Amino acid sequence: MLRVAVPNKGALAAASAEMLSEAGYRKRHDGKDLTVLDPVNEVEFFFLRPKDIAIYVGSGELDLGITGRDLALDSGAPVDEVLALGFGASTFRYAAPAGRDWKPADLHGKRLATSYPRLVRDDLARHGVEAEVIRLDGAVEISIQLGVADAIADVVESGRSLRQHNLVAFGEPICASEAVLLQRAGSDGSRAKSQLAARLQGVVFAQHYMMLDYDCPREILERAISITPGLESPTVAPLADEKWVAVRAMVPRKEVNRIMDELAETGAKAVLASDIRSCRL
Ligand SMILES: Nc1ncnc2c1ncn2[C@@H]1O[C@H](COP(=O)(O)OP(=O)(O)OP(=O)(O)O)[C@@H](O)[C@H]1O
Ligand SMILES: O=P(O)(O)OC[C@H]1O[C@H](OP(=O)(O)OP(=O)(O)O)[C@H](O)[C@@H]1O
Ligand SMILES: [Mg+2]
Repeated sequence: MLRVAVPNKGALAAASAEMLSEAGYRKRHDGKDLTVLDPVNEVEFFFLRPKDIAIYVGSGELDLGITGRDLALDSGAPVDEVLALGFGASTFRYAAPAGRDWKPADLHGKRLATSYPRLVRDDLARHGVEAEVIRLDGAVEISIQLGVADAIADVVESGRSLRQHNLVAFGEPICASEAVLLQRAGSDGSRAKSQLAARLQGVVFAQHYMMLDYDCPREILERAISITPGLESPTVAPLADEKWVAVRAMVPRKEVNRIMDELAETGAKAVLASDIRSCRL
């Protein structure tokens, strides 16, 4: 039985559950359940705090886990990324009161509040900066105002929390994070692990692509194929009217409207875009 850790709450929990469900795994019925057995797929899911997940996976107690890259790095646990999952994106950054042009070197001798002390200590060491790291559990942005810190290092998504507290981010991002699937460092890929990874990869991939179907006069087929080359090559099927064919191809989701405009201008008709739920490449 494969043993897999999933965030039980917080910023990554809902999207992780949604992705696993989309990949055909059993959902938990109650938000308080800590385990779910999925006998059909031979997987047992453990719903854990995202901060702890890399520790369980790194110790070898659990085979795979979903958590944030920044949390995994901060844990110091020996884990490898199997797959980036394309949600929960954020950057992890230094920030300090606005009105001054801060640089990482300015942190020397300062008090720096964060919920990610290892990530911050490692980065400070890389910059050769000695600062006092103060570990807080959350609401880090307010720590400067409350007098316990001079600067912070925290997760930035939209930047709203920093703006609200009149803080500015500075320096290169310490980490560009997103949700990742982890395994123990150096562990080999069993068939069961590869299968779960392939299913999640299928969902990630499907989220980045759409399926386009359209009717196309034969004389413009070559041009249409150059607009929608598909992955290998598009499917071209005859229509009852010999002058026309039906074309089906996957296209990048971000470009779908531009591609539909181009096809319509070229002479394609009945251009339909539909979602792909999952796929195997
Ligand atoms: N807006 C966001 N706020 C917090 N974390 C985010 C955000 N966007 C993405 N993340 C990612 O989610 C993970 C943090 O999740 P976690 O559940 O620990 O935080 P949280 O939602 O703030 O929960 P908690 O209230 O327990 O601190 C990190 O990997 C972080 O990069
Ligand atoms: O850039 P933004 O879009 O504002 O998002 C980032 C903020 O959101 C998170 O806080 P959360 O609300 O989870 O509270 P916490 O600090 O108590 O964890 C994170 O710790 C930042 O404070
Ligand atoms: Mg938080």
